[in-house]
Amino acid sequence: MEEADIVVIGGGSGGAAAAGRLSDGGKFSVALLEAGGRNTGLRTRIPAFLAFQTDKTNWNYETVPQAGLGGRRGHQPRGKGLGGSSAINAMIYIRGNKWDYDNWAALGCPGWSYDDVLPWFKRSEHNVRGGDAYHGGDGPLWVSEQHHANPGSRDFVEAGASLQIPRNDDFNGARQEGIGLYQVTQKGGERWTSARAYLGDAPDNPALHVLTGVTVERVLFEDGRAWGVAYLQGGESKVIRARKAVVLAAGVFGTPQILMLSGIGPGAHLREQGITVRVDRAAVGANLQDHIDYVAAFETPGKSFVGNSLKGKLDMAGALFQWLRKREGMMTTPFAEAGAFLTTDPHAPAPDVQLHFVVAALEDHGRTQVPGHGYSCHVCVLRPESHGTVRLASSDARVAPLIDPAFFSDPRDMATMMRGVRAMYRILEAPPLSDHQGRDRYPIDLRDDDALERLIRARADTVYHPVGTARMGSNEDAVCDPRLRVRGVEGLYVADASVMPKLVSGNTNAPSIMIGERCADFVAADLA
Ligand SMILES: Cc1cc2nc3c(=O)[nH]c(=O)nc-3n(C[C@H](O)[C@H](O)[C@H](O)COP(=O)(O)OP(=O)(O)OC[C@H]3O[C@@H](n4cnc5c(N)ncnc54)[C@H](O)[C@@H]3O)c2cc1C
Repeated sequence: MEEADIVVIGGGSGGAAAAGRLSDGGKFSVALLEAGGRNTGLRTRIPAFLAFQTDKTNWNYETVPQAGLGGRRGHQPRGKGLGGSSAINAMIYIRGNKWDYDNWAALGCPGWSYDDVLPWFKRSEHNVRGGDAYHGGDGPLWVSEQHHANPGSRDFVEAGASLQIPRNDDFNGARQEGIGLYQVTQKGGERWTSARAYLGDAPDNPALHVLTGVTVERVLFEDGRAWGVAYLQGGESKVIRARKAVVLAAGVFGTPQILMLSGIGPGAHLREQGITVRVDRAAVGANLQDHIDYVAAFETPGKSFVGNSLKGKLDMAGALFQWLRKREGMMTTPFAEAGAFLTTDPHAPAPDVQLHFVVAALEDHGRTQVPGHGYSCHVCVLRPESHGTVRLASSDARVAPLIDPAFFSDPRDMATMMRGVRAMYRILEAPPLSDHQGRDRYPIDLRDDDALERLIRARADTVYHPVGTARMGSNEDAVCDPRLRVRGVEGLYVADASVMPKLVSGNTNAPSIMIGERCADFVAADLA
């Protein structure tokens, strides 16, 4: 039987950070078990190839039918392979709002206020602008300026500025509110995944053993202590022994799935699946929160945005050649180049909607091609009140879980979304963006509440930030304690987005990496 001091399950944003830190210095031997591949090829490294991911790199989940979306199923992409979702995401570097972390602390997570987490964000970050009070300058996670923002993205920023929305060139600094270009997790024009940051391009070292292509089935316990992990490799069942600890980082869907398969979860549901209950914990798979999002899309007569005309295709081919030679040009685009944080409810403690301005006309998560050229803008509800669940569809780890974000089950989210769509359109209709004469693919009379609500229910979906299914907290009902130890057993930790008690007001990669960093420190301290 293979053995390691610490077994980390899942090599994504949180898992790679935890595994990298724990194997640093060789104090512990670490085995990292990842279902997907190594993700070292061009599909991962070329930023614009985020549009061309396949089942090899993406779990491509879907939700159960959503009553709030007129019975439609939502799309839930999740990264597979080293780097996890940081290997397929839009690379936008955002941490959320200071208020989010202070709120976590107030909700019973001591040690997670903004002042507590800031040092970990800084420790992880290598911002090309250098370090300062808010930023790290020499961490492993590279954060860069965009090499090649489309002029239309700057027009979006100017349109917002013309409406007195403050320009913001650092959404992670003193103030989140405002409009500007995003910084991206790239190094020298290449996508910088958490795996590249924390494990390097050749991850194996004497202290770290990386197994890819293995599906973890469950954590194994003896006398209430995690002692190993059962996994499938090429159809064969295997076991690896964890001498000191197991760190679970299989993401917001994988982590609750593995907990439930290990007997930790809602008792009645586990029994229905024929699973022996080890810890009856209702919170496992509950508290699923996600950023519900509406996308407005425009077709332009001009060809300055990304598009699939002959000119667009030739530009792409030229850009690919340029990237291969110099790591520069249009292939470095994250597509969602600019954005904004806006407060639509004057009583909100922090901006309540986020915009992502995209330099192409987007339809159905980019899965449907729009002819010609154009641009789009997302608006999402930053602190949704709707909470959903992840449940087992089967006791077989290879079967996708049932994902129910329960979008719009709380009416406050629709009210915020409607305000957000109206605020977004004010920017989209202002010059110089309006000078592009975009034709709205879904024109709407914004004064008509019913029509707007119908349109939102017909078209809204995730903007890819599900969290919360193994929430931490001080009270006994929480899945993890604030040091990320799974309650009710010994030697098992969680290090991914599932521990967030509340979804942060922004993108979730940097926060997941911060959680991975912190988990590594908690484990190391407990084992000292
Ligand atoms: C399309 C898309 C765009 C996004 N854009 C952005 C963005 O621009 N900026 C941003 O900040 N955030 C973005 N996000 C969100 C962000 O990337 C995620 O929130 C973050 O990466 C989650 O980290 P994690 O550690 O929780 O999980 P993940 O990074 O998803 O890692 C989980 C890992 O566990 C593995 N795994 C799961 N089950 C098993 C199993 N049974 N056995 C073995 N391994 C398993 C998975 O393969 C995966 O590698 C985006 C996400 C997506 C999908």
